Order: sequence, then C-alpha cells, then structure tokens
Amino acid sequence: MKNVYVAVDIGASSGRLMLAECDENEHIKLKEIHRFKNGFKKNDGHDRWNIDYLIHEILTGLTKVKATGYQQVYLGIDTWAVDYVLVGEDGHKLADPISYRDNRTVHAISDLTSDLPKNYLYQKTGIQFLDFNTLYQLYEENQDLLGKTDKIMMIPDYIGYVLTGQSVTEVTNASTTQMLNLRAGLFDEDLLKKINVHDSQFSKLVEAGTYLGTISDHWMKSFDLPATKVITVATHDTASAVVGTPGVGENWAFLSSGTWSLLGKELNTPENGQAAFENNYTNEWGAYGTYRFLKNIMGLWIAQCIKRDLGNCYSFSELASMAAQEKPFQQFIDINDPRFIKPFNMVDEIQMYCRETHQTVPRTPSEIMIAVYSNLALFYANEVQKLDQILDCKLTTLNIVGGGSNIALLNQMTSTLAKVDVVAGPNEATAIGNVLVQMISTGDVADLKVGREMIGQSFDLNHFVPETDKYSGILKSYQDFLKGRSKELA
Ligand SMILES: Nc1ncnc2c1ncn2[C@@H]1O[C@H](COP(=O)(O)OP(=O)(O)OP(=O)(O)O)[C@@H](O)[C@H]1O
Ligand SMILES: C[C@H](O)[C@H](O)[C@@H](O)C(=O)CO
Ligand SMILES: [Mg+2]
Repeated sequence: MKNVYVAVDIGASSGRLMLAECDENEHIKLKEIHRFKNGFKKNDGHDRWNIDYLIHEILTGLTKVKATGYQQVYLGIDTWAVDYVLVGEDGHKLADPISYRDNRTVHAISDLTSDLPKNYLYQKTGIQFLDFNTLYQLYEENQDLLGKTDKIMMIPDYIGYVLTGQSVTEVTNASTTQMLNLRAGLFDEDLLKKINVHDSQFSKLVEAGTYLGTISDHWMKSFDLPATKVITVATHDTASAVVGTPGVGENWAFLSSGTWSLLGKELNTPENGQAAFENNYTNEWGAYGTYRFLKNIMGLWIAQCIKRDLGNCYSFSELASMAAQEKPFQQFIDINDPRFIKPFNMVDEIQMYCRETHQTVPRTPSEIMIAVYSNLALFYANEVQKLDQILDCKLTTLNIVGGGSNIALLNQMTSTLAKVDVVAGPNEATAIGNVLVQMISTGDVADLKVGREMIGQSFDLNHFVPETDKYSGILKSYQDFLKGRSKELA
C-alpha cells in the first residue's frame, strides 16, 4: 500500500494541512485538507500566538484526513522561525509564546552587543542581525519564567512534543536563534551564558528527516485520527520552502515570497565573510547539510496590513489586478525600513514616508499597491545584484515560490529589473518541501535532487523573462535613493 503524507505548514498569516501521495508516474499529488488563519494578539502585556488553537486546528485537520478514508499517514510540521515556548518541569507550557513582532526586543541588539562585537557574533553564527532573533528574545525574557523553564522549544518542536510526547530541537529552525556555533554545530556556550540559559534547557539537536514518534494515545482517544507517524522535517518553514523549490536554472537563487520575502541561494558551505556581514546576509541551516544564504525582506506582510487597513474589502488577487492598472515606480520606498515592521496603520505609514521624502503620495488602493509591488521588485533586484557580488557569481534564474509567486505583475517586474529569468511556483512549496523530506526519510524518494525533478514535473511553473530596455536606469536611481536614506538616518 502506498504511503500517504501530511504536511502541517503554519506561516505567520495562515496554516494548512496538505495531503500528498505519489502517483504511478512518480508525480506528487497535493490536496489541501484544512486551512486556518494564524496571527498574534495582545495578551498579558505582549503580542502572543495562540498555540493551543493551532494544535486544535491540526487535530481538526487530521480528523478530516481520517474522514476522507486514510487509516495511516506520515506527518511533518513546519512553522515560522525564531519564536519558542517555555516548558516547565511538569511538561506543560509556562505561557503562550510571544510573537517576534512584539516590541520587547527593540533595543536588544544594541544592549547585548555593547560588550560583544557584532562581527565577532557574526563570525560565530553567520546569522543576520534581526532584533527578534531568539537570542535577543531570551535576553529580554522574563527571568523568573526562564528560571522555571525545563525546556525551551521552538514552535514546531513544541507542537511535535505536544502531539507525540517526544522533544527534539531541529537544526534548520535552531539556526534562526543566532545561538548555534557554525564551526561546532552546537549551541554556543558563551552565548548561552550571556542570556542565562543552560544547554540542558534545549532538547537534543536533530537533522531534518529524523523520525519523532507516533501521536500519543491521549489524542487518539480524544479525536478520530488516522494512525500517524511524525517525522521531524525541515521545521523552519523557509527551510521547507527551499527544499520544495524546483531549482530551475543553471545558476538559480530562491525567493520564498509570503509574509516575509526570503531571497537567497542554497550553499554547501556557509558564507560569513565581511561582505556578507556588511550586507546582513544570513546562513540559516538547511536540510541535508546545506546552508540557506539569504536575507529577510519585509515582504507581503505589507500587503497583508494594507488589506486589513482597507477593511478587508478586497482579496489579494483583486488588489494585484488593481495595481496592474497603475503606473509603477512613482515613488521610492525602503521597504526594509523598521517602521514597516508593525505600524499602527500601514497605509498611513506608507503615505507619511512618501510625504517625509518629498515624493508623490499614493492615495487610492491601486496607487498604494503598485507602490508596494514596485518597491518590492526594486528591492529584490538590488539584492540579486548583491548576491552576485558577495558570492562572486552570475545568477541566471530566480525561483519564486510561496503565495507571492501568484503575482504575475511582481514576477515580471522582478525579472526585468534584476535581468534574470523568473520561474514562479509552486505556491505551496513549503508544504511540498515538508512532504519531500518525509518521502526521502521513508525511502519513497531517493534524494533531494530526484525530489526537485519530481516537483518540476508535478506542478505548473510560470516563466518570465526580462523585458529588455524597459525601466532602464530605474534600479540605479533606487540604489542612489537607498544610499541617500541610509546617510540621512545614520
Ligand atoms: N492570487 C494572489 N494575488 C496576490 N497576492 C497573493 C495571491 N495569493 C497569495 N498572495 C500573497 O501571498 C501571501 C501569502 O503567502 P503564503 O501563503 O506563502 O504565506 P503564509 O504561508 O500564509 O505565511 P508565511 O509567509 O508566514 O509562511 C498573501 O499575504 C498575499 O499577499
Ligand atoms: C521571523 C523569521 O525571520 C520568519 O519566520 C521567516 O524566517 C519566515 O520563516 C517567514 O515565513
Ligand atoms: Mg508559508
């Protein structure tokens, strides 16, 4: 009997259970079984995720799998990065996890690096400086709570623990903490000491593809579930997205385009030299001993906030169609400006930014959306150039995956500005990468290379090529604008 696989993929904006099987042509057949909203809410003084709700949604999705007639499945869990749950001696969570968008870490990098030089920290870890990395969250953590903590579990590891009773720390997500020592391949003792955390407060580090256990009887008695074997996949959703990237092109890079845009290249050895440090690139660990050399770009979080600020009157595809009616590049915006991390109102913030920089202020929903897409495309193109310089290579193709791969206008602008081919899709690359690690772990698929070939044959990919001589000079003007802004804000 053929194996059946379930991917639990929970991003910052939404979660889903996807069911996957291989058909007689070795094509991966993917079916959405259950989708649910995600998001943080203010609770007990901080922005927190509702982890119990997420676990309940997973169990609800699994009952739908059983109701569809599947008696036994494999399952993998991937979620967003850096956030964690504190678990007490009694094995239960001490509090709901705080979101990385909470304000508590806004000064953490300067505080923690006052006597720990940034380039020394970067040499040790190779991880980009984002003030919400786990290192800074734990530095700012409630010390009383930390003192009562038996285990610190990353979100997907915690979910696996609640479902199976087994606790591990999977490396792709552990690397986003900025606490793993690149050379040793372990948590860095000096950094743990710096934040009053002990090595024993983390469960053992495991690679993606490690068998975790079966869903415990407690849940089997409470829900009508299929017999479920849990495999620890590449539990950082971006790591799964990279596994699920078809990898089309002679010299390809990836852009995992969702709440965040993660633009980078899969490497076999880390790149933590001076140029990478100065451009704040990261070496998150990937599956199968690879490194995800990438940068966090603000991404479609901005679109999500605009959609909310407009009262959710428009779908994302309607907003994209409206944007296509407008002229692009009417204003330049540094979309990675920290002011866009969590403004009270994104529409107001973008309009204020344009006023402050003496530019045309976008007014209508379509003007605002074309401003966002134009500047995302410009930012992407600028980073593709930086990747070429840092890695001393010439990228030929950008594989765009995730929800953002649905935006043809953005794909085309990116291809033209970056002067690379764009291969867009699959939009559910994260879930596909999740199940692919499971399939490799059971032996159904030989390895990552074969798996990526299967992805290319199983899912529709859309191709975009640069429109020559269009928008010439605009990228250089944008780069000058960014240089001017960084001087102004220095
Ligand atoms: N048809 C579409 N037209 C325009 N935008 C779209 C479309 N489909 C998805 N998107 C964009 O993709 C985003 C969601 O991407 P995705 O589903 O990859 O995110 P997620 O997995 O829910 O969250 P995370 O990025 O945290 O993993 C939406 O916020 C929206 O901006
Ligand atoms: C906060 C992290 O940078 C974020 O989770 C990103 O890595 C990601 O996983 C987006 O889906
Ligand atoms: Mg996602």
